[in-house]
Amino acid sequence: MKIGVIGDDFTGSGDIANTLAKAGARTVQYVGTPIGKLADGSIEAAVIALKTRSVAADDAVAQSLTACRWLVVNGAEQIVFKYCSTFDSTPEGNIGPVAEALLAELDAPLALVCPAFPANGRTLYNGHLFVGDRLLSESGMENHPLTPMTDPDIRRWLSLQTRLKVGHLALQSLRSGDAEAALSLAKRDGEKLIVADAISNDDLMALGRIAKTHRLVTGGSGIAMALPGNFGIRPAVEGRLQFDGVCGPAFILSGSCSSATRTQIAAYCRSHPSMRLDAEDALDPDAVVASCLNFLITHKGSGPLVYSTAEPSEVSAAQARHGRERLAALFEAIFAELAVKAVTAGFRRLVVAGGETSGAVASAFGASALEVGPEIDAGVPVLILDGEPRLAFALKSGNFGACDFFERALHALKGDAS
Ligand SMILES: Nc1ncnc2c1ncn2[C@@H]1O[C@H](COP(=O)(O)OP(=O)(O)O)[C@@H](O)[C@H]1O
Ligand SMILES: O=C(O)[C@@H](O)C(=O)COP(=O)(O)O
Repeated sequence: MKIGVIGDDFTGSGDIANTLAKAGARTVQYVGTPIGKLADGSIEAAVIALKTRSVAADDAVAQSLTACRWLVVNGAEQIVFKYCSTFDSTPEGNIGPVAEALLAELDAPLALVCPAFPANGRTLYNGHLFVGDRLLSESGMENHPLTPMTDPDIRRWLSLQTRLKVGHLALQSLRSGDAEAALSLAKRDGEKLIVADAISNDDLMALGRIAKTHRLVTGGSGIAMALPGNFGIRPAVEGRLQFDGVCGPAFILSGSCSSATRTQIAAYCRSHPSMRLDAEDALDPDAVVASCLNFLITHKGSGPLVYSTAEPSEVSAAQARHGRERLAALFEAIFAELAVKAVTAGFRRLVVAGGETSGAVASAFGASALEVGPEIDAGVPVLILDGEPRLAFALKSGNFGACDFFERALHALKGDAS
């Protein structure tokens, strides 16, 4: 293995696994840190999907270090810490504390910090993160149920999370070819986490090449585009392998309240059976799982959707009544149990919207490894769990995907080209 990735959530891990696979790396995505040795010596990139974005910082650090040690023992020459392209975190962490621990573990002098993902509208300029033409803090992310992003200056936000000195690699330095010199100066000045501007794929490719000798790289999936090339890995000339897909009934679950998901839900509900859960439903998990399962089975064959997705004002009112963490945990547990029961009832294709929600659902199957299939929309691949039964997943990041994502995902999981 050349590249080892520690993903702080499941959709994000699929996102970077997709990037590495497109860049030609033979990639596998693990659900949590595997036990035992890497069996397949031909794997070039391993992505360990954790669910550490919203847990306590010391727990996130401990889990990330365990993942890092497994990757290093199994040959990883470079470690990537993957977080969200919207830098989802709170002032208490977890990006700073985890990056800090990984730097120490790998004895690395510094690491780049670059969430930019231009293909999905996330660009970083003068240390500020934009989503499309909006600053992060005006993009809708300021209303996220768990990690409201209220400051677009990534240098300032990261500095709240770490005692390490935070530096900045400006776009002008990168584009004028001064980046190596700027990083040497940063190292001399004791800067350890270097927020790097990037507004295009070419910028990300340049940053990736600069990171060739770095033991640790941190960022969104964009920063990984150039990394396989540093190891002499090239994309297959003939393109992706044929993907057979998985047949059988499909359903969609959404615990994402992000704006892209809200648009996708509104579009899908117009012509498909859907069932909406509200916060009061979540207080009686057994009853709600039973009624949702009944709904899914009744509409088997029509791609039924169950969602707790709600508008920001509704989410904050419900959180004020019942508690943010409590509601999140209740919904996640409900979706996880429902997914397992639906598979027992014969469903085989699963589309899940939301990173935390996807983490809860995918973990419930006790799987260890997922194969990376074709890309459905930028940053969202098909993932295959080659078990008994064989299942196909689309784990969609909250703000990814076009308006008709759900419908196209159902086709993609079957192996139909979009
Ligand atoms: N109606 C709701 N009220 C409060 N919290 C909710 C509601 N619906 C979902 N949640 C919680 O909000 C969080 C959404 O996060 P996530 O699944 O990562 O979505 P995204 O990818 O859009 O960020 C989850 O923990 C989920 O359980
Ligand atoms: O980098 C990204 O935006 C995604 O890969 C990601 O991490 C998304 O997280 P969620 O929006 O919480 O699904």
